[in-house]
Amino acid sequence: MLGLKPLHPRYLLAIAAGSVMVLLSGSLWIGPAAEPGLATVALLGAGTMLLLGGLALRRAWLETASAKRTLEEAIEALPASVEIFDESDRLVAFNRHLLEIYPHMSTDFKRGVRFEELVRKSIAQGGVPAAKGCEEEWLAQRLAARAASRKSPAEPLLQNVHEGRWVRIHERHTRAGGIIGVRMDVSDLIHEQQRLAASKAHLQAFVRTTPNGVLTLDVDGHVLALNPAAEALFGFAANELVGSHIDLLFGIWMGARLSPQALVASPQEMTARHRDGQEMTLLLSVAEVKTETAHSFVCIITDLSERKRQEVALQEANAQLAKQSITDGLTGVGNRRYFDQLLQQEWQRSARHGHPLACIMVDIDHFKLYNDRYGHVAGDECLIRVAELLRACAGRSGEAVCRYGGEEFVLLLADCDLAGAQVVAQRCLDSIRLAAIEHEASPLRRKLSLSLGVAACVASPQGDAVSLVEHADAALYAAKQNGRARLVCSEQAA
Ligand SMILES: Nc1nc2c(ncn2[C@@H]2O[C@H](COP(=O)(O)OP(=O)(O)OP(=O)(O)O)[C@@H](O)[C@H]2O)c(=O)[nH]1
Repeated sequence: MLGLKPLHPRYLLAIAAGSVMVLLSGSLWIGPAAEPGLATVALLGAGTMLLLGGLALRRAWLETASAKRTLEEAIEALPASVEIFDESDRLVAFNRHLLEIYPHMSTDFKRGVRFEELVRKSIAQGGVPAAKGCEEEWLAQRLAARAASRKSPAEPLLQNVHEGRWVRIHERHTRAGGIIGVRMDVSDLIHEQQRLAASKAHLQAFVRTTPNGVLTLDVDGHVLALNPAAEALFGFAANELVGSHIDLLFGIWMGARLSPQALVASPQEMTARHRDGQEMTLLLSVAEVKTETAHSFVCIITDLSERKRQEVALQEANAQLAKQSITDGLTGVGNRRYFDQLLQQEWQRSARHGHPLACIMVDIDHFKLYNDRYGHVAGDECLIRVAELLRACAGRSGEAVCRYGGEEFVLLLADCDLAGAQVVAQRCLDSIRLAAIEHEASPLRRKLSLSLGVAACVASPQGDAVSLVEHADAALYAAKQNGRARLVCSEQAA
């Protein structure tokens, strides 16, 4: 596509014919005036010179043509689009890649056409999306930049052409004043950059808005960057933490200097401290990022402090609930459900170890009269008082006081035989007597008194725990029958 052609052989023939003509006419003209031999030699010499000159000219043209062909092939073989403009900015040569980049201009690339004209046509056919709506202004800037580049080499231009293709244009001025332009199709590169920019923007949006703290660390554990959630979590501004070692946040609690490599494992719960000194429980997940050019660690931090607080509160609530479910609401001692569970439990234990188990049934004497005399609320207070006294009498480990129902209580004494239970029962009687609670309606010295039935046994695996209670209850009945304010020990082993 270069614009020069070799000299055609017919021109050389014309030169030769002209030489012969000159030779003949010269000999005719000189003939009469000069010595014929000398004139003929002179003319023959001149003709020969002309002929030789023509042959040399032909060889030069042939060499030029060959050089141009080589150049043409070289330009064509280049992987980029190449165009050459002369000093008047007219197209002199170009290769087929130019047509591939601008297929809509395939008929416009002709030798001799001016650069400005080509750009105008390309703009008109939508080949320069950036120029849309400001065609003249864009063209003027492009031409000005091209002219300015004559003085100093310009930076490569990145231009979006049709169908989302991108070309990088390098233009260099030749010494003769022309311009050589090289256009490289960098669409793949630009599209990759665009994809990367999009995913980077997504990632940044996520990191900015996630409620999780995100820290990046270098291989030695120094903070490279952190997100707003991490700033809020630790109470430090990003510029205060960047460059610091993560020991500042975690290490003080670990005892040893932390290494990010050691943290790359399954998420682990760690204790850290907020700037204000408050301790936090955090879940830390660390991932290693290793590429050809980068090596760092990304830490995702979840604040578990609130969840921990809620867990503790829930545990406490559950424990409270569990306690309430086995506690008598009025007196605070164990309720009937608790007693039934405990009885089974202790019965099994007694059966296993062969240790005795004792039960004391306690009933307030003439409590109906107490209620009648002092009212139900006072009756409640009286029940609370009696429960306190009983608890004080049977408060060691293995001893339990429960409300059996109404004004009746029951004491279960693990590892305690009848004699031991009798001692406890007597302590209860004494305690109530010493408390001297007014009971004006009671025929028994006008003081509150208790009746107690005591039973004990070594449980047998086949036996029924309830039999122990029944014996204690029978003993209580006997105490009531025998005048109240006393204890009776069951004579029967359960
Ligand atoms: N204030 C109050 N009274 C209760 C409660 N539970 C049961 N009582 C009362 O306790 C009394 C029990 O009466 P009784 O079973 O006749 O027995 P008692 O009057 O103590 O006579 P003895 O047991 O034979 O000495 C009833 O009046 C019930 O109303 C309670 O939670 N609070």
